[in-house]
Amino acid sequence: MMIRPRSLNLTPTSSFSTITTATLSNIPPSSSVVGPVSPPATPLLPSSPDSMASPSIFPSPTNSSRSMSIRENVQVVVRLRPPSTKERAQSEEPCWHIGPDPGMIQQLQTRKNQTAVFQYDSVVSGVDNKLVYDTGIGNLVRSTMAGYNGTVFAYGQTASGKTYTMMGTHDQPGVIPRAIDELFAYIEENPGREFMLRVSYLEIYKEKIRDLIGDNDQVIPEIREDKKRGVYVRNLREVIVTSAQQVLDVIKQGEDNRHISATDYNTESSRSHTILQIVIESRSKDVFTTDQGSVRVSQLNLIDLAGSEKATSDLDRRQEGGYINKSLLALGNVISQLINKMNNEKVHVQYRSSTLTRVLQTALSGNARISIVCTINPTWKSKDESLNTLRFAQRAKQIRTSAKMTKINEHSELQKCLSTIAELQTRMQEKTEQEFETKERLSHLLSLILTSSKNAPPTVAAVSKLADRVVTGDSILSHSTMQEVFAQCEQGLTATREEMVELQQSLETERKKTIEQKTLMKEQERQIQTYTQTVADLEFQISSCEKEIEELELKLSTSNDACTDLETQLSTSNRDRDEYAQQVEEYREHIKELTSRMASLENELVSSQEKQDDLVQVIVTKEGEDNERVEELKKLTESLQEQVTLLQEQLEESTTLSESSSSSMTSTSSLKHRHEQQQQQQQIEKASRMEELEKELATCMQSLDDKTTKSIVIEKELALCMKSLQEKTAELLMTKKQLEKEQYERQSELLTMTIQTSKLDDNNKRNSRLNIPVLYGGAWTMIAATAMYAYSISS
Ligand SMILES: Nc1ncnc2c1ncn2[C@@H]1O[C@H](COP(=O)(O)OP(=O)(O)OP(=O)(O)O)[C@@H](O)[C@H]1O
Repeated sequence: MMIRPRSLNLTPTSSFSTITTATLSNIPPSSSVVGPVSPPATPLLPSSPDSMASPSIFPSPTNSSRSMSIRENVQVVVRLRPPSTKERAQSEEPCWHIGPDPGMIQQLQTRKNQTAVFQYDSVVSGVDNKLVYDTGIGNLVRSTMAGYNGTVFAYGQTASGKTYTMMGTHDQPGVIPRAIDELFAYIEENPGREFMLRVSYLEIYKEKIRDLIGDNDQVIPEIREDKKRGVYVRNLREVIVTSAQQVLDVIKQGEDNRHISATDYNTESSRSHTILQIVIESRSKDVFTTDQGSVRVSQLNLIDLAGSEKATSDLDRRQEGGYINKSLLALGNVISQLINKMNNEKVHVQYRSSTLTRVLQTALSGNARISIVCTINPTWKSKDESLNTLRFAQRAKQIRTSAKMTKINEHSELQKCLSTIAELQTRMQEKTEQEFETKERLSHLLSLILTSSKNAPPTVAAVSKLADRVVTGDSILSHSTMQEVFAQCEQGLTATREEMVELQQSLETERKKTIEQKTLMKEQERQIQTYTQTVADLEFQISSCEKEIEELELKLSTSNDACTDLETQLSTSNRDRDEYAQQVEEYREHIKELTSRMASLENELVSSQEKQDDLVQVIVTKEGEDNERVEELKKLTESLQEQVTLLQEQLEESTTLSESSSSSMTSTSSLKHRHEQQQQQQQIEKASRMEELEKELATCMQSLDDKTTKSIVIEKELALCMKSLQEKTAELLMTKKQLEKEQYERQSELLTMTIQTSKLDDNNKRNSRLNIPVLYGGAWTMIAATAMYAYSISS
């Protein structure tokens, strides 16, 4: 579901305040409030929105101590942006509904059925910028022309339409271009006053002020405070403007210098707060008015704040976002503190908590009319940020201001300019008079020349002589004489007529010339004005240039000294570098030598380890063989023992047999004797067999003993061999470590020397343009090698 653009019937009259000398108690009570939220409304008085256009509505300038003031609450217009193409494509849900009452906006119902309702001077949606301007801003702009300070700013989440509202587009000019047109229209409508407009343009980026139309490298803008002007920014370039186009040119110049970047939320996001300041001075042209020549001074601030935002993915943008959020938070706090102060609480308003609040201090302190356009995004996604903006608007709405007309009698820029113009005009007048006199004399001379060249016209003397003759009658006035006189008179008259025609012609020519000259003079006056401005600009530039030159000269002399020092250093370092290079070469040779020695030692170590492995193999084999033999002998011994046991058993058996047979022997002695003989024979055989077996056993035992002794000897030998091998290995390892340590030390020395050489070369480079990246490369290679080597040692 999309937000349906509401057909607004916003009659500006409902929200305009009036000029009054009344005290706060005269302000009508707040209008009725719908819903749970209840901001105090601006006094709703039946004044026409265009009433400000007429200068008569403003208090007439007076020097009385009871100065006229405009007392009112801050004007708040909430603007709901239409959904963007992306939001439409993603079918994002609308979150806000405008109405049902004028100036009301409410959150669409949630599942929990809870909804927030807010009430302001007006709530608008759609693309129409004129509607926003007419609703809450035009009136304020006109009042600045009448001498009251005014501040307009756009506040809201990123991508909610602040810049769109303030600057607008080609088809929908925003607040700023509309305000500029209004200022110059006001001048046209008030021919009885003289105006002078000065424009400056600044931005606050990462808490620092930058002049968007000045040279920030030359002059640093800074915040100052004085009793008369309050808090203001010093060292800003101010341009005197005489047409709306000139202001637009200044803005164009500033926009090119402004910080704008693409963020996750807006492809052209303002990364700074920008303030367009227009100082307006005006004076009545009629010196006999009660103004008595005093000048009204006011200031109009048109501010496009940067938008509050959640953290973005880009690190730089995140950092900027941090500054932006911090300053907006400070603005919110200042507004809360101002409300508390108005409610007679003892609070300190922390204007100094951010550059933004400090710059806006004078405007926020009360002596300025304030209009705020709070912009919000239409979707649920931005609900929390929109709620924050609406709460800010709600608090801001509670601030009461009391803008006073400021009049000064001296030191105004307008007066300075006017006196310069008057001086120039006097000089021009003098010059014109001189030129006129010269022209008169010339024309007289010319007429004399023309008259003398005529064909014998009667001269004045001749005519008077003739007249004398007629009058005195010293001769007879005959008919012929009379005719002659008439003829002469006729002739004289004709000549005079001709002369008059000529004079008229030359007069006409002169008149034309005078008109042309007047036009020329006007043009010159205009040019003089332009030249004066240019001269002032140039003088400013010259003084800046002179300063620059002085600084450069100072820098030059310093750098000359530094050059001399560096040259000395260069020659020394060149010498040092050669020596170092030689040493480096030597060290490299040494390292090579050490490396080859190490390689041979490592080879030796490897071969001795191989030998050791062989010996261990031999020992293992021998041990296996011995074990096998011992096993065999054991088996043999066991079999022999078995045989011996067998024989002993046989022996015992035969003994038993002999004992049993001895009893039978008594019966048959012969048989006995034979049997005895057989037994003896058997015993002898057995004994010899036993003897043999015992001998064999003894031999076996002997050989076993021999083998055991031999294997013990071999084992001892092996142990000795192993010991000597281990000693040799340990010795080799020690030598290797020693060599490695030595090499490491040499490399460290080499590294230090290389770095020193690089440093020296770095100095040299500035003077002799030596190229040292190769050496740096060498140094870094060495560092890497050393680090790897140290790592290998430690591991
Ligand atoms: N009322 C509107 N009607 C039509 N388009 C709008 C409106 N408001 C904003 N836009 C568009 O929405 C986009 C974002 O607006 P804008 O740049 O003015 O936002 P912003 O609040 O100034 O953002 P930031 O704080 O990041 O600078 C722009 O493309 C602008 O044209």
